[in-house]
Amino acid sequence: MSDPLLKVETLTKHYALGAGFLKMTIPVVRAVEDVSFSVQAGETLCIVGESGCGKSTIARLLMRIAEPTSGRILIDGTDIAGLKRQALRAWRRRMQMIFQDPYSSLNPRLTAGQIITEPAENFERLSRNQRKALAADLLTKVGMSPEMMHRLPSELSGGQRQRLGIARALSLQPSLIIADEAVSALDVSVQAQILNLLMDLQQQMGIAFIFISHDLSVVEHIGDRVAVMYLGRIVELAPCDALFANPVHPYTEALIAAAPVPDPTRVRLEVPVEGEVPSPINPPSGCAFHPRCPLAVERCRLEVPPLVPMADGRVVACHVRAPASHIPVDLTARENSSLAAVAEPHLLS
Ligand SMILES: Nc1ncnc2c1ncn2[C@@H]1O[C@H](COP(=O)(O)OP(=O)(O)OP(=O)(O)O)[C@@H](O)[C@H]1O
Repeated sequence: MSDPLLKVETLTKHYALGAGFLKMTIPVVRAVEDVSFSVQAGETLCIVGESGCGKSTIARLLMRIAEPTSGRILIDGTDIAGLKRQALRAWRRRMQMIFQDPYSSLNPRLTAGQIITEPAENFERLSRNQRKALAADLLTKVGMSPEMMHRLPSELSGGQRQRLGIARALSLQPSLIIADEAVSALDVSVQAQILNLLMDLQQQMGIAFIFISHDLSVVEHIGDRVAVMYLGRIVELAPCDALFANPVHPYTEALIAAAPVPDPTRVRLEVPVEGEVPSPINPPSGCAFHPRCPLAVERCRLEVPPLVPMADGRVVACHVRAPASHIPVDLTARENSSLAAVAEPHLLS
């Protein structure tokens, strides 16, 4: 297996909420806690989980829109987590983002052509002809007519605006695109067109995707691997087919059980999960899922379960379904073999 394009190691983001009476009492939102994963060139890693579990915070940390509290973000081996503005610039063009709401993320006063060539012009001066040729090429790539370069965002449909967002993300020929709920604002038929476009572009250009979604049917359609998050942590990371055929973590099982089933012949798993997602300001002790878990035992209340590699290449954080004795001997011997080492499924291949 080649070195990953992106490697995230023990990434953590805590937001301090205002000022308390004493310094010690400032409440902290534990948005992302000790998250590790990697992305290979050309693959699609999906991140799923309920609202507030930390998906968008991961996207913002990777794009360096938010500063990590701790952890490393390695692109081709270079840690960009600590880089300052100028040094970061060169790496910025390697990663681009597509947003949920294409309308609010596009400047309403610029034409489609100006919008999609703007990132390239931030890096190099383009002549009028070069700009026009680039705009025509990018619009064609995303299945739009080059004539559309003169239109304003308000003159385009929702699907066309999202295509524009994709064209803009492509303009710097990135190695990785982070798509945060990129199709959730669109009609189902338009969603399918945009997903197919993304998959075609990936095949043609070898781009890797981090696809953030709360919609499991979208994830099942597009993902190579899936990371399931609960209250800031990854609880299961598995190849897409294996995850949907045989979810191991009780939370993954519950998410799949709760999702609408398009195929009525498919057998539904029955895992009742009660209660609300707890607050990330005061997460439960041990496994954060234990108050809602039908399988919870005493240990789940006391200890945070490490991500443990399973025989089929997935990693799971669950004292009941993936007890730590599953860790292969060479991994248990590894110093500090907790989350950082075992969350890396490629170590197992
Ligand atoms: N700037 C901020 N200040 C304080 N708390 C924040 C901030 N940004 C996010 N949070 C909190 O961090 C947690 C994770 O938020 P995040 O937006 O990453 O979740 P999410 O999984 O993307 O949810 P959604 O699907 O609703 O966007 C939430 O509890 C959120 O309220």
